[in-house]
Amino acid sequence: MARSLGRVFNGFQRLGSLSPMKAHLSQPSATSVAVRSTLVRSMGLALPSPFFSKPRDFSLPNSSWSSEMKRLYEHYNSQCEVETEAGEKQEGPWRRLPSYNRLLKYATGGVYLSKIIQSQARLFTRNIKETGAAFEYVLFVNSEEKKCVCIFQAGHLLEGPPGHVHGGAIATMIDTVTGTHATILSGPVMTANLNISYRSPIPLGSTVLLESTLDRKEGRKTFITCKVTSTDGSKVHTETTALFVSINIGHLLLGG
Ligand SMILES: CCCCCCCCCC(=O)SCCNC(=O)CCNC(=O)[C@H](O)C(C)(C)COP(=O)(O)OP(=O)(O)OC[C@H]1O[C@@H](n2cnc3c(N)ncnc32)[C@H](O)[C@@H]1OP(=O)(O)O
Repeated sequence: MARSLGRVFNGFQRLGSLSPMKAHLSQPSATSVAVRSTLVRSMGLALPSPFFSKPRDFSLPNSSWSSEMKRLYEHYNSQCEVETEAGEKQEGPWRRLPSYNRLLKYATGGVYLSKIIQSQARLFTRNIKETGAAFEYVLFVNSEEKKCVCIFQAGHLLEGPPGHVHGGAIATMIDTVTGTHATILSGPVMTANLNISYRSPIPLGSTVLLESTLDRKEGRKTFITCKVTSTDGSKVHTETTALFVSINIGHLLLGG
């Protein structure tokens, strides 16, 4: 078991030059900042080498995207890089998060998993090959405002009530967006609580916006709110409060 653990730790070390044994993230420290930025990178900002040679970035536009999805993508993407008065390009307020269907060569989730399961593990929201069939989404983060926005187009495989999106699929997207946001803000976390009020159904095939906002941080706890609305903001689909608890990386690796 020690050898397996070592292999997984090595995987983490290959993600960046951090010492995993120091990776307890309850207290902010230089190491926690290093781990956080490594996680943020591994969540998509720059997927490092132990992965595929050319991993697909699922957050880029594809032919299944509606005109509304593309319009909103352009709206936020155009604010990722702005031009100064002198005509120079510089980082804008928003940053697009690339998105891949796996994080690590050896997926975490416990050294007890078989190698086959580890190698075949895929991110829940990115495991359907047919574009447009399920979760089409892209996330943008605004570090200054501590906000995340997700443009989400719900495909036909996500049906719950006839013609509308399944509540579990909506919860999945909320968990994904707030979980990604909490990780960016606080490093490795687990969802401890999601409290979702479903206000109005989401038509299948429609594009909606998820807006995730930091409420507050208290010790190991990161509280986030998230609203799902129509793209013009006129209709509220869900309102959520979420609690994420910072964890020791060993908690995930050992399945504890
Ligand atoms: C690139 C792709 C990115 C995709 C992002 C996807 C994100 C998806 C995220 C997930 O879905 S994670 C999977 C679902 N979540 C879980 O499986 C978590 C299962 N639960 C646990 O592992 C533990 O219960 C947990 C880590 C959440 C907390 O256990 P700990 O032993 O580390 O903490 P502890 O129980 O000591 O609680 C710490 C604090 O949090 C509070 N707390 C814990 N759980 C709570 C809860 N459920 N509700 C309210 N408060 C809670 C607790 O009261 C305490 O508050 P105080 O410090 O003020 O005393």
